[in-house]
Amino acid sequence: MNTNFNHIKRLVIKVGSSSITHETGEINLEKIDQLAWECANLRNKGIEVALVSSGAIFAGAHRMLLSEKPKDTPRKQAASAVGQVALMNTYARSFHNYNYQVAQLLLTRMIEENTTMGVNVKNAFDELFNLNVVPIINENDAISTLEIEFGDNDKLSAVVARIIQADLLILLSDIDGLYNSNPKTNPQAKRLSLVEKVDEDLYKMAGNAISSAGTGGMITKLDAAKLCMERGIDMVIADSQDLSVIRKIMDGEDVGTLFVGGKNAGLV
Ligand SMILES: Nc1ncnc2c1ncn2[C@@H]1O[C@H](COP(=O)(O)OP(=O)(O)O)[C@@H](O)[C@H]1O
Ligand SMILES: N[C@@H](CCC(=O)OP(=O)(O)O)C(=O)O
Repeated sequence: MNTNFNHIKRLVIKVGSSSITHETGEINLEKIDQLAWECANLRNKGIEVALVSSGAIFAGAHRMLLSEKPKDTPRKQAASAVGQVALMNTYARSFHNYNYQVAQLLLTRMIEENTTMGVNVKNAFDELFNLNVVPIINENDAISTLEIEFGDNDKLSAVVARIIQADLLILLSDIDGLYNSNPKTNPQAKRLSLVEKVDEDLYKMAGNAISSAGTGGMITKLDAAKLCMERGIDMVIADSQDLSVIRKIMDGEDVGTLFVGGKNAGLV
């Protein structure tokens, strides 16, 4: 793969629930701290980074002493509202260690359908970037129940990337990319390193999530890829296990699956 991300000025990184929480439901402090370090280091290099973080429902369920992730929507909403506070406190502390303030933006996909909302949120992002603040985004689960039913921070992160005109979206998951079938159930599955078109055949390869924390699986990630590619934005799905993967992606290494939408089109 001969990719080049030297042109990147604005980057959105999305991290899934399973990547920042332990199996116990507790927040994984090490992961949050590494993520803060990676984002702060990118920001120090002059790259504007927005972080979309899932995990509120899972973390909240644990804090409310529920034995498993809630299934009904009002309980998911309650868990999200509780967990979001814990998540943001943890992020704020970690980013503070690296001299960055964070901002919380709880959004819905309405920001793309409603022009006024879209302009407002773009202005807010621009100003946060001007002020050197790292925006941290999650779905507003209290009002966007359709999205939590399907678990859709993947698409929300693509919508954010479109609104703020990012150059690249990185989806960090518990798997190192899109495979030709679900590797959690098929050990023979092969990783696709590059995708230039998201079509029906690709959707046939994608399945749902297996972990108790994750929700959207690969289908919502393909939806996100389509939204990005339509606007000339590159997207990468990569494994959050070792967060130095972010630097490897920026260096053009063949890690994860690259969906070519932007300046890399034709280069690969
Ligand atoms: N073709 C596929 N390639 C890779 N992963 C797949 C595929 N089909 C289904 N999956 C599942 O998607 C999961 C990742 O989605 P999800 O758990 O929602 O992640 P996240 O919480 O990071 O958003 C993988 O762990 C895997 O079980
Ligand atoms: N807003 C929800 C995120 C739902 C979601 O998209 O989860 P995931 O599939 O782990 O990215 C939460 O914070 O729990």
